[in-house]
Amino acid sequence: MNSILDIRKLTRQHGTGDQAVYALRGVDLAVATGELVAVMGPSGSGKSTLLTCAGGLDQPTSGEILIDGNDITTLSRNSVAALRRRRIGYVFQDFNLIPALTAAENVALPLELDGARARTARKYAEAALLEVAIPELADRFPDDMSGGQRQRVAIARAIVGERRLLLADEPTGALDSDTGEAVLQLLRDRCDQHGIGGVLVTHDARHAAWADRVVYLRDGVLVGQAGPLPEADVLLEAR
Ligand SMILES: Nc1ncnc2c1ncn2[C@@H]1O[C@H](COP(=O)(O)OP(=O)(O)OP(=O)(O)O)[C@@H](O)[C@H]1O
Repeated sequence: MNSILDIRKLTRQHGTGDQAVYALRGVDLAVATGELVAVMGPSGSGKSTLLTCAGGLDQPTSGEILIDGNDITTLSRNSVAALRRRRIGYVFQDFNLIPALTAAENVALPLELDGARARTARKYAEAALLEVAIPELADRFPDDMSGGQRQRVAIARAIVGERRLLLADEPTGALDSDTGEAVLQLLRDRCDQHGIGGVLVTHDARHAAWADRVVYLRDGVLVGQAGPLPEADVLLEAR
């Protein structure tokens, strides 16, 4: 299997001794290119920790995290930051857009932080906004957009350039159900058509049904996994 993400025996402990809390305990998870994996589990089971570790935003206590074959737990902070800017896109429930920047400026930001020229970054940003079907909003500010439009901008920022891994933490949590489904369709299309690997954290089984595979976390342990949920067939017929 050609894995974009390969997590091995991942443990994340907070505190020590009597105070120790294990957010993750020995989790293994591989995500192939073109695959979308949903992560489900009760509140506090470690879903967000799994995503932040996979994206290099949090450091595990032990274990390996290979992104495109590079173990980020052994890389310097600068190297992890560079890999994150170039290869990993994050989508959050609350969009995390910068209000003072237009849609195109928000999307171009990771490329500019990575040293791209403003004009080149703008060109890529416009292409990404076209891919999420809102090219006409390039010069609009987040406060003048609907929630669904903001999430599309956030997805454009997550896919701009040459990103290979898309990490989405409850990306539909702030959206109504139709808008949420449209956002999931976008994530699905990215994986299908562009060979990106995706991890989707969700509480909602209907949303998990967009994934190729669902894994379940409980108390920091991966307790099971399933193929596409039965609802997927219903959704496919409805699409
Ligand atoms: N900085 C921290 N210090 C101590 N404990 C933490 C810290 N961050 C997370 N935890 C604990 O780790 C466990 C996993 O948290 P995490 O946020 O990953 O769960 P989650 O499944 O994403 O929850 P939710 O669905 O509520 O977002 C929880 O018990 C949480 O309290």
